[in-house]
Amino acid sequence: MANKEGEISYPLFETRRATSGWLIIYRFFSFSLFLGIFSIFLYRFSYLLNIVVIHGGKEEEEDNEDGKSWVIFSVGLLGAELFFGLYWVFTQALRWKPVFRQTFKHRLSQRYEQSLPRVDVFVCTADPEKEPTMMVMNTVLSVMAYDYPTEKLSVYLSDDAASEITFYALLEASSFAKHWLPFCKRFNVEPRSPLAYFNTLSFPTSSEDSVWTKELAHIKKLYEDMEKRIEDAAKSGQVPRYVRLKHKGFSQWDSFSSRRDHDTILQILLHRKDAQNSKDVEECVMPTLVYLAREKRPQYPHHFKAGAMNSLIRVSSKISNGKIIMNVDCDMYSNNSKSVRDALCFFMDEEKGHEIAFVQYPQNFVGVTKNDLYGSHMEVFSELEAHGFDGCGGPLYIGTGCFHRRDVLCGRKFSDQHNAIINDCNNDNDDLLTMESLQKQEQESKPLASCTYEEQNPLWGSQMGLLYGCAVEDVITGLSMQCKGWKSMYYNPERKAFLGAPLMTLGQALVQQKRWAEGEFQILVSKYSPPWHAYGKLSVGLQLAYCNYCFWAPISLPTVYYCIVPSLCLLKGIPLFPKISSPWFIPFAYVIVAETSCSLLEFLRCGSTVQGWWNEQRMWLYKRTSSYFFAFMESILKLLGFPLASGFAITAKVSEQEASERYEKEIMEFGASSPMFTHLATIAMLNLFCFLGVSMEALISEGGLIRVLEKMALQIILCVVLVLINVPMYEGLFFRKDKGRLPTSVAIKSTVFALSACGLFKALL
Ligand SMILES: O=c1ccn([C@@H]2O[C@H](COP(=O)(O)OP(=O)(O)O[C@H]3O[C@H](CO)[C@@H](O)[C@H](O)[C@H]3O)[C@@H](O)[C@H]2O)c(=O)[nH]1
Ligand SMILES: [Mn+2]
Repeated sequence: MANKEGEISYPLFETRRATSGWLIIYRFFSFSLFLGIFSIFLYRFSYLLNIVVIHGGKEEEEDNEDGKSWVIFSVGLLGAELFFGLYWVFTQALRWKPVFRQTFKHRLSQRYEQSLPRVDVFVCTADPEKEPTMMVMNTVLSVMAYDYPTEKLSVYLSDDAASEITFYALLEASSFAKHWLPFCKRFNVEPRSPLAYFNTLSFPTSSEDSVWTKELAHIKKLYEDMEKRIEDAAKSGQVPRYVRLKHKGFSQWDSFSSRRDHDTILQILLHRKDAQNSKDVEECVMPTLVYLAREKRPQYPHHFKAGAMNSLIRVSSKISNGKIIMNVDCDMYSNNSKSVRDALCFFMDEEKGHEIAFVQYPQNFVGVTKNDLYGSHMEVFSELEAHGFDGCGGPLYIGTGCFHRRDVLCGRKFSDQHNAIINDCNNDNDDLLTMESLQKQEQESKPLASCTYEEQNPLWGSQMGLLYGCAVEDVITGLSMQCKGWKSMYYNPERKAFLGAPLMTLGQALVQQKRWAEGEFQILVSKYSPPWHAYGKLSVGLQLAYCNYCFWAPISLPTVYYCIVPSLCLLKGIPLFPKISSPWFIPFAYVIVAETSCSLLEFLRCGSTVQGWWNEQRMWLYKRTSSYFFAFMESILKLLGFPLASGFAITAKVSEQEASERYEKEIMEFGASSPMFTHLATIAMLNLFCFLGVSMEALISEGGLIRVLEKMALQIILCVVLVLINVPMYEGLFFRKDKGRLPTSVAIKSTVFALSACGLFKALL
């Protein structure tokens, strides 16, 4: 081509499909699995038909030890298997045609460096106990230090706890940033979260780069001093008096009564129009930095994170009005200073940019132990499924590490006109701003974050901004955009864009998953329901892809059934699967072996270990039998009109010393008793009892072992796997002495429940 790189005809990003050879092999495999699953259905149907029609409800003599009552169990299994089969189809949508994106940042610079759009970054925090202030500050500093023209970058911290300490910390961070930003630029630092950066260094003894060594020592000292001041303030619970007097911002806490009852607190901490306080130590302009604690009143719902985001969208529209909005959770620092530019390559692409509403980066984590006890890495999602989602028409919005077009967030519908060009036209009256007008602007923006604002503008939360009333506000918001015709992009660069803190206890992981499952179920029954209402608005692939998540809560039912009924039936010698000698055994064996190896391979390919895979299987089971199950039950009760509170249980990002040590050793952390633990423990105990029961039976009866195995091999394998996977549970119930064990009350309850279930089953049938 005669064109030069800088010219328009070269795209700013490209899309690669998975290599076709692999894809063809996978599709063959997938088809064979489909046949296997289909044969299982055939088996169940023919089997039931046999009993109902031909034998008039009577089972053949040889198996008919316990009468016909167990036909009902087979019907249940058929139901469960049909559901699993359907769900398997959903999972195939995510594997059918994965795509991979690549950006060309140098072309972006060549074409648009002078006219890059303004970008507003939102960081949300909500609870200084669960989200340590220093962690939040590191996130803020990492995004302030993006490799992007600072006069076009604005960072907003939304503090739903309205904590004076957080405000003080931000003030401290804004001063530190004046040293940190030039340091990052000069030495091309990566990552730009100070703490994460210091942690990457193996300590400088060499004198290779003495300037760097000196500067580093200096910046480290500044950081540590800042940290000490912030932590002292946090410990004592108050800001030093002399600091309070120095900055007018603190006066806004005079009328503060509690974190659920206070005025809007808004402070522009850094702004290029502030003559005395806008430059770093090298006289370069700093990014805009704003603190916002929206108004809260007990009588007004605040809509959790969605409410915080919507206030930010409105307030920022007055202050910087960036055309692109990025949002990130306070525990996810930027690990790649180029992410803004990467995202813009999508939005500003001349051909396709105008269709794109948001660019989603994966959620990656740092500090996860080798075998990832709680499955927090979610590698298979980030490395595989999200690419498949993208191939179906665009990934879902997952709430953090996402860039949006402001106007789409504000409800603009898609139209096919070319309006990709979002570069800054500099035609607003920004340059006329003075110090006084800055203060005026602060005052004028405050009402936008008030409780009453949305009363007068009720479109917020339904047609504008993030949607309200759903526990996964992010997913439903992204879905609503896609239903309006917008596309989204998934970008997973080599150098991870964001790194977050993993959850460190089983309890936290289950609570988070329960919130997600509840939210996904709300989507399933909402007006955006992917299987029903999205028909015709989304591609079929995308509908199926969303179903992977929407059906989390309902899929718990067949899973719980599968974990309980076959094992109980062992006690009575009721076979529910074909014998080893039967030809029907083959499809069962094939599906089990093929699915297991496929999932193991996927896992290993995404860089995990075999032990990590095994842990993931445990989490898979625990999530489904507790989080999703409870989410389902509660959602149904709510649908039936029972007044259950719904909320946003914020996950803790810290844990105490001993617990962290156990985390490092990969010992499962249970802790305080909860109904979800009791449920899990009961299922674990029940399987243990059933296994012991059937083993005894096999050992005492004559020729028992062979007979039992021949008749119920698959059922026994299922039970044994359930027992093996629950080993950490038994340890937590009976063998551990540390604080992370399960409480005795859970041990007693689960034993009693499991024993009674086994006893009743044996006695009644
Ligand atoms: O009333 C609230 C509650 C939460 N948050 C913030 O929301 C973020 C996510 O909360 P977290 O407790 O960490 O929940 P996660 O389950 O880890 O969050 C995931 O799932 C949420 C939806 O359930 C999304 O909003 C998040 O972006 C996504 O990372 C954090 O920065 C919080 O500070 C608020 O600002 N206000
Ligand atoms: Mn989180």
